[in-house]
Amino acid sequence: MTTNIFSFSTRPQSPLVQSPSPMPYQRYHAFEPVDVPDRTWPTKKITQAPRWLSTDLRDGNQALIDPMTPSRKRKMFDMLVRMGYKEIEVGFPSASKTDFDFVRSLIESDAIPDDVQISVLTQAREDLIDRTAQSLIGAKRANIHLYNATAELFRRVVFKVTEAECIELATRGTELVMRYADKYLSDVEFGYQYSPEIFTQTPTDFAIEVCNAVIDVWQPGVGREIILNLPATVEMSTPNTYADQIEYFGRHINNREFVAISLHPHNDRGTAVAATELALMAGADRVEGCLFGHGERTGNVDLITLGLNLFTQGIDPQIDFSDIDEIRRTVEYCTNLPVHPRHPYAGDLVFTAFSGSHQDAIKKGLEVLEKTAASQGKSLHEIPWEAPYLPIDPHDVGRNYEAVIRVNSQSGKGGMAYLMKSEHKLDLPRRLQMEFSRVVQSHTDSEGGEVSPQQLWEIFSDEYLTLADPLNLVTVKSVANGNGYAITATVVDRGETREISGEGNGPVSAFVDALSLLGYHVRVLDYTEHALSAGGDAMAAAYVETEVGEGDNARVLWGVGLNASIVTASLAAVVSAINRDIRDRDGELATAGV
Ligand SMILES: CC(=O)SCCNC(=O)CCNC(=O)[C@H](O)C(C)(C)COP(=O)(O)OP(=O)(O)OC[C@H]1O[C@@H](n2cnc3c(N)ncnc32)[C@H](O)[C@@H]1OP(=O)(O)O
Ligand SMILES: CC(C)C(=O)C(=O)O
Repeated sequence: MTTNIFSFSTRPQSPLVQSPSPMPYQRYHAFEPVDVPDRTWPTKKITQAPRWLSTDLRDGNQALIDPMTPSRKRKMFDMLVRMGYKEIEVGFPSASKTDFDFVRSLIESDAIPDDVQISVLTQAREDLIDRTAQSLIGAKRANIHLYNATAELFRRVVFKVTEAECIELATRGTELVMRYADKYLSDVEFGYQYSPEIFTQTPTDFAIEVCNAVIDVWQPGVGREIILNLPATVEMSTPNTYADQIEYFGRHINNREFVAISLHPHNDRGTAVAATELALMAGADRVEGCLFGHGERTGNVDLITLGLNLFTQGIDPQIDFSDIDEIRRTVEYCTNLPVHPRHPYAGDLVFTAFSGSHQDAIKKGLEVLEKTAASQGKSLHEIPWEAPYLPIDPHDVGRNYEAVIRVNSQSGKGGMAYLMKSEHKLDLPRRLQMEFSRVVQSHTDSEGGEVSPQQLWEIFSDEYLTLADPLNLVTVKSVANGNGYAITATVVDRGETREISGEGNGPVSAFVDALSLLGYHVRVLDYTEHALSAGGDAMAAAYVETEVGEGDNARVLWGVGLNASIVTASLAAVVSAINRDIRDRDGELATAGV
């Protein structure tokens, strides 16, 4: 007996046995793919951008709850042009006066740049084709896009036509397009596109037969291409089957050199982007889709994701996505539909890490990039991008690092330290990060939700900077004294103003010496300082790790001081540690009811 190493039966048995589903899956049957045993696409690579067509104003618009008003359509059109789309389907002019008038307004107001070709869709019906051609009078370049359904289900149920009658509908429609283009559009650089609708559900050999018949009518040649658009009108199978269909189609279609094979994937299974990418590997030349995947039902393939996927591979998408927020705002305005916060590359949350280990890795990654850039005398945005958890530099799509790290109960010291540094210029030493992170954690555990940079500052400040009881540093005078320092400080201790003096090998140890006169026993374990900003009025930050108390009673904790004088900042840090210690001890006593 031979064993198939890929069969499920060879999988290790889990002790957890899944139960049969109550879902009526027997009502469905598997998609029947075309057989392409010698397929070549799996080893191909995408090395350049395809031709793009945006159908936001047609397939996107026809699926909206509130179709776009003329002014919103115009706003969308202008943005598509600015982004660099050269082929734009602008509507279905025979469907309504609104659509017809919109096409006319684009042409009459000279809104279409010379290097942009507009396209309009029509059914294969003479009255509709006539009106469609009329809508394009005066355009510099334009394309009529004709479709009819070729799938067996549609022939049987919707059109009630045989295969021969279906082919006749397509060829007759093509003849009519040519006739009305001759009649109205002799001055237009005219192009033709044909779609065997529901291509994926049509036996591929029959789709090829219909398209070859259409080719025979159109007679493509040099300077007279035909676009054959192969829609996954409803996505019904895994992406590899679409790729197989496209490779097979490309091998068998006549006049391949004058045919632009175009993809028009929908996203019913959620795999339109993958299907498009595999179908490009299989030889397609052109892709139709919508920004953010708008369009019928689950949408057309998303042009933003496709374009930026190329970008991440070092391939020029030939579309400008450098202000993704502006693109998103415009699309949201025009479609009246929100973009999901996790939408690839553009959602509000896609460059944000809440979880501790992600934040830690991002923080380290950005620090390395900054150092590398500085060593080359460049900015971070000029060197090759490589950062944990961030597939692209948010800056490249016009986003900043502000929202890269956000703090909540899932966060760790790395994220919190990143925000303290990037937002508040405090570069906390590692063990202080660990201590402060526990303070923040207890806040998020009790309050829940996110901690904004402002709230983080308030928590930090309440914890380390504003405690003034029982000890408050009022003034300090330090003088170098031989090999060491002598210090005189005025403090308020438990409400009483006291003048204290001490000596040591530095101002901090001299102050610690002075404090012992008041009964505060402090040992400094670690000390760091840094300036917060450059210039004469620079503030300094000082961090001390201290052991406060004596013997078994001693505790290790940090104190922080901020002051224009580095000496005052460092002494304030010692006071901060003492006050925190006493606050905690008093709190423990109170909890114990003492
Ligand atoms: C997959 C896609 O997205 S295809 C594009 C779909 N977009 C749209 O439909 C939006 C614009 N459409 C419309 O406004 C309308 O459908 C119109 C104005 C074009 C036509 O409206 P109506 O004349 O009322 O016809 P209706 O839309 O109901 O079409 C059904 C008829 O057209 C036929 N038909 C449908 N598609 C086609 C086609 N591509 N070619 C020829 N005939 C077609 C149907 O078989 C049916 O014929 P029947 O009436 O003899 O049964
Ligand atoms: C008209 C065709 C291309 C279409 O929109 C589809 O099949 O989804």
